[in-house]
Amino acid sequence: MDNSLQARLLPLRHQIDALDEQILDLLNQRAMTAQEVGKVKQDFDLEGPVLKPEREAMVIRRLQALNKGPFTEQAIDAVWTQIISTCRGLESVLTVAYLGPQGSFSEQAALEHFGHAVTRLRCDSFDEVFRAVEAGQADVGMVPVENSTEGAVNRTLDLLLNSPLKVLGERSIKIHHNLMSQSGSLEGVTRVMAHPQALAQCQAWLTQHYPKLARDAASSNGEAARIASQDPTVAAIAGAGAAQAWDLQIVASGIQDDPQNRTRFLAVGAIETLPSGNDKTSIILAVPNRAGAVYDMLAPLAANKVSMTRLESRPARTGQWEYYFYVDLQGHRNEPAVAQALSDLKKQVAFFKVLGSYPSQ
Ligand SMILES: O=C(O)C(=O)C[C@]1(C(=O)O)C=C[C@@H](O)C=C1
Repeated sequence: MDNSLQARLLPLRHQIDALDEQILDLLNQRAMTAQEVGKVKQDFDLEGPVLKPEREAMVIRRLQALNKGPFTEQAIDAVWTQIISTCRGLESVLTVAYLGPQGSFSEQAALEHFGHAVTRLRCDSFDEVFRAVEAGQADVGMVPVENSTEGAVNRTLDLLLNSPLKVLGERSIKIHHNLMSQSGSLEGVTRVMAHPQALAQCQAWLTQHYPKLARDAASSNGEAARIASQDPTVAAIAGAGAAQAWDLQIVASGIQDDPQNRTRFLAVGAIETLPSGNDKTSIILAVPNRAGAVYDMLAPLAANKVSMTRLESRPARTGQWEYYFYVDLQGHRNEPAVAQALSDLKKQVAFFKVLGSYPSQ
C-alpha cells in the first residue's frame, strides 16, 4: 500500500473538492432565495434598507444551537455574517458609516457586524457618522460606546441623546494593539505614534520594552499607521487591520497592558428592530434633583423583573437636571414586562427616550 504523504492527502483533498462544490451550489441557491425575498419586499413597497437585524441574529443563533461541531460558534458567526452580507448585497447594498481611516477599530467592528459586502463610508468624526446616516448618505452607522478600560465614549452618548436614529445592534470587539513598522523591526525607529488612548493602554509595555522610544500622539491609530508607512523612523500602535491596510510589518502583537481590553460598538440607523428572542433595550432618563429620585427611577424595573445590564450617567448641560442616565435593559420593548416597566418609568421621570431595542450579541 502506498502510504506516502501524497497518497494519503489526495483522496482527502478530492473529498474536500466535492464538498466545496456542494457548498457552492447551496450558497448560490441561498443567494437566489434572498433575491426572491428582495423582490417580495419590493412588491410590498417596503421602504428603507433591506436590513432586518432581528432576522440576521435569529439565523445565526439557530445554526449555533443546531451545531454539533467541530466548527466553532465564533466560526458560524463569522462565516454566516459573510454569507448573509453577500445575500443582502444581492437585494440591495448596505452603506455603513464609521470613523475612518482604513484599518480603524470602527471599520473592524462594522465589517465584523455587517460583513464585507457593504459600501464603506469612512468619516472624520462621530458627529459626521450620525450626520451621514441622518441625511441618508449611509443606511447605518457604527460607533464605539464604551471601552472596558477607558469607560464611556462621551461624544457618542451626547450624539445618541440628540439624534433621531435608533440603536439596531451591538458588537463588542477585542482591542488588540500591535506595534508595527515598515521593516518589521525597530532599527532606525526613533518614535512611536498612536491615538493617546492607545498609548495609554500600552504604556507599561512600552516602558518595559522600549523605554527610550519617544511617544507621539496621532489623531487616530489608523493615521499613525499611515504616517509610519511613509516615515521609516516612525512605528505605530494599531490594530492588525491597519498593518494590512498600510503594508506595515508587525513587530510585536497584543501589547495592550490589559489583555481583556474590549470596546463595545453600537449600530445606529432609521430602522425599528423587531424582537429576536434575546434582545436589549437602551434608554436615556433624567430625574428631578431630589432625594431618592434615582432609587424611584429604578423601582419599576425591579417591580417588573426587568434586569438592567448597564447604567451610565452623563452631566446634563441644560442646568435644569443634574444628570442623564443611560440604561440598558434585558428584553425588547415589545415584550410585556419591558413595555410595562417602560410605561411605569415614563410616568415618574423628567426626561425619557428609548434609543432602541436590538439583538444582544
Ligand atoms: O430574510 C430577509 O428579510 C432577507 O432579506 C434575507 C437575509 C438573509 O440573507 O438571511 C438578508 C438580509 C436581511 O437583513 C435578513 C436576512
